[in-house]
Amino acid sequence: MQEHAGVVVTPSIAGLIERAFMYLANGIPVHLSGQPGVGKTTLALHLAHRLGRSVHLLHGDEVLSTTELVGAPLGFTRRLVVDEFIRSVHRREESLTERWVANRLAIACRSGGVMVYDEFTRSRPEANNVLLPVLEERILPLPTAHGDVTFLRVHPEFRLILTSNPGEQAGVHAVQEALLDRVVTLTLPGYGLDEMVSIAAARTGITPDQAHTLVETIAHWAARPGARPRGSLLRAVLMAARIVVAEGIPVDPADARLRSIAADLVGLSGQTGEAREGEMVG
Ligand SMILES: Nc1ncnc2c1ncn2[C@@H]1O[C@H](COP(=O)(O)OP(=O)(O)OP(=O)(O)O)[C@@H](O)[C@H]1O
Repeated sequence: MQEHAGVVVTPSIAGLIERAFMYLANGIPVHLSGQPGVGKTTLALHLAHRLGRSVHLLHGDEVLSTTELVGAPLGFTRRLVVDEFIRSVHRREESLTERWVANRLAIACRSGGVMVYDEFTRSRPEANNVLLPVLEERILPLPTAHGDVTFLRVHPEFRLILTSNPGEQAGVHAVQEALLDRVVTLTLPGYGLDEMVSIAAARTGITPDQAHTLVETIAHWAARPGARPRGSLLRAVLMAARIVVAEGIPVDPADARLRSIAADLVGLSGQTGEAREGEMVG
């Protein structure tokens, strides 16, 4: 498995990353979809940096508006020129220029940057509608103070990477079909146990053997009745790895502290000590 600046390219994602890069390099927007913790944001940023342009990261949010995506008129700047160079002649010129505060989408569209719009389905669909003309006609509508609209021509190097969690998650809006139609959706499969071992060893400094034991311990606790269902165990594994390194906790499935940490990380901290007694990784 290859590692690029902290990102481990595991077998289950290697092909998907190359295809995503190919689409983006050819101007086709990519949408990375998948359960929480499967690496969507990490891979979106990895792809964005690989494109070698400026990266603009935005997080979807229920209260995000088109204005926060695009920008808004800020008012007018008045410029007055009084020319009294010749005593007998007075020339006075006044001009008004509309000032505009550009937000991330407008900046990325203008400069040809890569916009990573993380968890874009957390924003209301009407806020995201502005993406349609950007992707289809390559123009960004900009409202003016008078209520009319001007347009910004989208830079040919502008690229868009979206990420989203599945629709059944709380706080997630349905994706507009029109938007889905204009992007390539790639679903991240989630890491297998061996892949989590490689990522944990590369990211936290524990040995592959320790990472293996840790992954098995967390997976064991996650399979117990009452454990909170999660998309991926990777975050729990990475947190456990950081704690055992920092606190010098032995990576031994029989170690009481390790077992308590594993139980906490899968939502079983409510279990009594007696209930946990005698439980070993089997
Ligand atoms: N391929 C990888 N290499 C290294 N670290 C990774 C990799 N994939 C995921 N991670 C790490 O796993 C954790 C979860 O990844 P990430 O935040 O990208 O997931 P996500 O799918 O965006 O999750 P969510 O939907 O909850 O936002 C992060 O700490 C991230 O750094």
